[in-house]
Amino acid sequence: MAEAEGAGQPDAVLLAPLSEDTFLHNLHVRYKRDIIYTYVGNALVSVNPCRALPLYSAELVRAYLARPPYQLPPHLYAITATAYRWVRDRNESQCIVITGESGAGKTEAARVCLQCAVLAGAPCAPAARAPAARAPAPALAAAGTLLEAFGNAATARNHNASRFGKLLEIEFDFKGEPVGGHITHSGVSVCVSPERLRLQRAWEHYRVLRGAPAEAAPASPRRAAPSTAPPAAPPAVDQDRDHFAFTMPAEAGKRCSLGILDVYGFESLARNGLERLLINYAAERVQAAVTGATLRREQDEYAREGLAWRPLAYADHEAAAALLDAGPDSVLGALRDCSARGASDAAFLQRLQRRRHPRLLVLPPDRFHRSRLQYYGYGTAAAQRLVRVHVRARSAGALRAAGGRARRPAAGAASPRASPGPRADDPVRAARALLRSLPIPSAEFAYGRSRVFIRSPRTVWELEALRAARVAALVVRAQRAWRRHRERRRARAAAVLARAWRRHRARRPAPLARAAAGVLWRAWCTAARRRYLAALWRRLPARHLSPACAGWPACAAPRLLARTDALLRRLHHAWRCRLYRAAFDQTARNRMREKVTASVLFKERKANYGCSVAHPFVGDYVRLRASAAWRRGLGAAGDRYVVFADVVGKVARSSGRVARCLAVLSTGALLLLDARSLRLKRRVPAQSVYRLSLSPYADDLLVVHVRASGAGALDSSAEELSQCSSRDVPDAPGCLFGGEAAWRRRGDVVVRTVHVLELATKLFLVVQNAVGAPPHVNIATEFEANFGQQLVTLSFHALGEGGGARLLRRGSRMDVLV
Ligand SMILES: Nc1ncnc2c1ncn2[C@@H]1O[C@H](COP(=O)(O)OP(=O)(O)OP(=O)(O)O)[C@@H](O)[C@H]1O
Repeated sequence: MAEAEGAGQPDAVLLAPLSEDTFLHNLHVRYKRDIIYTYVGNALVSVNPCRALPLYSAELVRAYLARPPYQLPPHLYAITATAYRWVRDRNESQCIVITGESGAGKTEAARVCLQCAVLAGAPCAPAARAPAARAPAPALAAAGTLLEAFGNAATARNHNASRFGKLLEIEFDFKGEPVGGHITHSGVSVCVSPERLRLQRAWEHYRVLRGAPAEAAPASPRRAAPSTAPPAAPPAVDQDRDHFAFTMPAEAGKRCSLGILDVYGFESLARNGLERLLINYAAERVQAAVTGATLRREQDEYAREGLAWRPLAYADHEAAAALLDAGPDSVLGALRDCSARGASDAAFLQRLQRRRHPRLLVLPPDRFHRSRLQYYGYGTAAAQRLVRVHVRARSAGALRAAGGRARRPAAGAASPRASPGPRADDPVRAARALLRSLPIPSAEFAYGRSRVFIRSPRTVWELEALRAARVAALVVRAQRAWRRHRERRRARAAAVLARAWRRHRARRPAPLARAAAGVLWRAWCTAARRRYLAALWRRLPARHLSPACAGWPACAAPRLLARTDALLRRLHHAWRCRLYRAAFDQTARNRMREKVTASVLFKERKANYGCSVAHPFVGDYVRLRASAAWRRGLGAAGDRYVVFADVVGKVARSSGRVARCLAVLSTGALLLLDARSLRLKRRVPAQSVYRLSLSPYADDLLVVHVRASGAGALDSSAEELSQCSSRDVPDAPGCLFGGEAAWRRRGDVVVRTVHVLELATKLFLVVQNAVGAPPHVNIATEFEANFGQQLVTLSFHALGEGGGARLLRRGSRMDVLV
C-alpha cells in the first residue's frame, strides 16, 4: 500500500499496541492528511470529509480493478472491486453493507460503490457497450436520485438524510457484464406530513423489518424496481439474523448480483418520535446482523478451533433489538396491539411500564416527546464500540481467511513442494509444514483444530497469488504428464498394431501381395491409359495436313500401349484419308491420276522425277483455252479439249538446233503450231504414237515415236498435206523435212520442254484413252529415232556440267551431252 510517509497505518489491524486511543489517533492522523479510508481487516472505515476530495475517478477505478486488493491504499473502490471479482470469478453473489450514524456518508459511499461497480462491469470494447438507455447501473443511480428527491429530509446532522433504507443490486452475467438491477427500499417517511401519516409510515418501517404480510406485498417485489411497497421477502431479520447482510442478495434469482445495502443511520435529535425509534431500530438490526456475522461467529469459531484467544466483550445489539421487537410484550409488539385495538398513548405507556425491563425507562407522556429515548442512547454507544471491538478481534491474530480458503488444501497447492513431510492424517501438522515452506512470516498464521487462521488479508491474497501460480504450474505438469502418457499409449498401440499386421502378413503373404500388386497394377494401367489418351488428343497432327504427312506423337508407355498406339495411328490415318477423299472433285481426281501415272512411269527411272512431284500439272501454261484465235481456228475444228499447251523447243534433226514452237496436246492429237500465228505446222494423231522415249537423266528431251504407216498415219498425212503449203522452207519450224516429200514421211517428233514429264505423262494417257492401249515408254541412255529417211541413234551422256543438254549430230548418231 503506497501511502505517504507518516500517514498512519492503512490497516488498523496492524496497529501496535491496539487500543481505542491508538485506533482513533490513527484515524485522526489520516484524516488530517485527507485520507478518509482505513482498513480494518476486510472491512473499511470511512470518515466523512464534509467537503469534496479528489478521490474518485474512472482511472482510479480501473487501477483498483487491475491490481489485487491490499496493494493500493484503502478505498471504497478496493472493497467494490473485490466484491465484483468474487461475483465474476467465483459466481457468488456479494453484498456491501454500509452502516454508520446519520450523516456519516453512507449514501455517498453507496454511490461511489455503485459507480465503481458500473465501471467494473462495463465492456471494454466501445461497440460492445450497451446503449445508455438500456444500461442497468445508470438507471439504478438515477432511480436512487429520484428516491432521494422524494424521500430525503434535512435533519440536524445531515442536510440530505435518507428517510429510507435501500438495497441496490446489479446483476452480472457470466462475463461480468451488468445485465439488470433492482432497488429494494424499505419505505419513505417524510416528517412534514401530519401525525397520522407519520405514524402510518413509521408502521411501514416496522412491517418491513418484521417481514411484510403476504397480502400487502406484490408477487415479486424484487423485480418491480423501484418499488415503494414493502418486499415480500425483506431482509430476513426474524428468519436468520446471522445471514442478514450476506445471504440476502444470494437469493436474488439465478444470476449473481452485487448488492449495496444503504440503511438508515443512527439519529439522536432533540425530539425523537416513533419514526426515529423505528429508524434506529432498523440500524440496530443491521448492526446486530453485522456483529453476528463477524464478531460473534468468529469468536465462536475461535473457541471451537481451540485458539489461544482472549474473548472480547462487545455490545450485543440483539438484546436491544429483542426488547423492541421480540414477542407481543416487546415495545413494537405492544404498539401493534394497542394500535389494533385503538388504545390511547397512555394505555400503551402503561403497558410498557408494566413490563419492568431493566433497559426500558418509560417517562410520563408530557416528557415523552421532549426527552431522549433511553434506548437510543444505548444503541448509539453500542455502535461506537462496535468498530473498536471488531478491530481488536481481527488484530489478535484470528482473522480467518475468506471462506476458509487458507485451509490445508489451499496452502498445499501454494507450496512449491509436491509432498508434505508430515503424515496425511494430521492435517494441522501438514498445513504447518506447508506454510513454513512459503515465503510468508509464520506470525501471520494461527493453527486451529481443523483450520488455519491468517492474520492479514494481504497474506490471504499473497497466498492466493502463490496458489494461482502453483495451480498453473501443476496444470502444466499435469498436461505434460497426460501428453506423455497419451503418446506412450499411442506408441504402444501402434506397436501392437504393427506386430499384428506383420504377423498377419507373414501368415498369408502371397495372395495378399498378389492382390495388392494386381490392384496397384490395374490402377497404374488405368492412369497410364488416361494420361496417354489425354496427351494424344492434344498432340494429334493438324487436320489440314495431307494424310501423307507421317507425323504422330510418340507413345509414352510403349510397353503397355504400343499395340493400341499402332491401331489408333492406322485408324487416324484412314480417317484422315477419308476426309481427304471427301474433299476431292473431278478435276483434282484427274490431276491425281496424272500424278499417279507419272509416278508409275518415272519414279526411280528418271532423274528429274523427284523435282516434278511437288510441281502441279497445270496443263495450259499459255492460257490457250481462253484464246479467241484458238477457239476460232483449231479449237473449233476438233481439238477443242486442250490437255497441254506450252511453248517448247523443237529439235532440228539435221543439226540438232532447237526452234521454238507451240506444242498443244488435245484429247485426239499432238499439234505443233507457230507460237505467234498459231498456224499448224504438224499434227500427230494419238493413234499414230506408239512409243515415247526419254533418257534416265535429268534432261528435258522427249522423243515421240510416230508410226510410219497405217490408217491414222495416212489420215494425218492427208491432213498435213492440205495444211502445209509449198512455200514452206525445208527447215521451217514444225516441218522436219522440207520439199514435196515432207508430207509423206516426217518421222518421229523430238521436243525439248521443261515440263517433259508432264507432257510425256499426258501424252501417255491421251494415247491410252484414244487407242485403248498405252504407248510404250522407253527410258534408256541410247535408242533409235526415225528421222524420216534415216534411223538415227540418240546417245545420252551424263557429264554433270550443269546447264541444259547439248545435241551433236554426227551421221547416224546424235549425242546428247547432259
Ligand atoms: N466522501 C465524501 N466526500 C465529500 N462529502 C461527503 C462524503 N461523504 C459524505 N459527504 C457529505 O456528507 C453529507 C451526508 O452524507 P450522506 O447523506 O451520505 O450521509 P448518510 O450517512 O447517508 O446520512 P443518513 O443516514 O442520514 O442518510 C453529504 O451530503 C455530503 O455533503
